[in-house]
Amino acid sequence: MTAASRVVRIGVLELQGDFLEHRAMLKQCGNDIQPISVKGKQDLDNIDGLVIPGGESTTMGRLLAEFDMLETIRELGLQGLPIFGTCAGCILLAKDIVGRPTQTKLGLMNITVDRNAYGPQTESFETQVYSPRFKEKPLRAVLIRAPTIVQVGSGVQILACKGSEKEPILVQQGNLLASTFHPELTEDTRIHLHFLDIVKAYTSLQ
Ligand SMILES: NC(=O)CC[C@H](N)C(=O)O
Repeated sequence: MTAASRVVRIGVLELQGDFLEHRAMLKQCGNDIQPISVKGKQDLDNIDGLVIPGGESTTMGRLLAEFDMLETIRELGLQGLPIFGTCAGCILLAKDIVGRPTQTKLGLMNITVDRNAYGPQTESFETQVYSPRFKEKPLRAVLIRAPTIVQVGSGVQILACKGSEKEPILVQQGNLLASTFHPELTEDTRIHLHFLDIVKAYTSLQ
């Protein structure tokens, strides 16, 4: 089989959170994209990338540890598996969480996040984001009890910032991508397509 005809298997972590929306978004990204339901360690075999959805990072972290998946995902991430975390997924990817040094996490990305930084669920909002990386039109950022990224370390590239505050809301560190917002809740496939470009760059699919 040639690389071009090969199906791209993107795992979607389905322990908790808005994984269905990610599946739908991935399907929109191309007929060659196959979302794979990741519910246990065995589902992590033979995937080309992994999406960690939004939801509740403490619950997801606890379940990942309980199902013995935390170390495996961490290892895969360190070995170069492309991983995309949205909101709670971004929190799980972060090295540090403000005020919660013991929260269970993957800790793969050189960023510090502040959970629920905009306030409770009722303070959730949408905003337009202008990014030089996605310049054809603004991104519609949906922020639901979102974290902020308060510190960005070496090797991390800021792809989009919110408003005049210049808060990073989309960051990449090599094979790892994290957004504090939910592109899967919009019609805009550009962020997922960017992740799929990372998948192509980091796997044998190119
Ligand atoms: N929309 C979300 O994923 C919210 C994340 C949630 N506030 C958490 O801490 O895990």
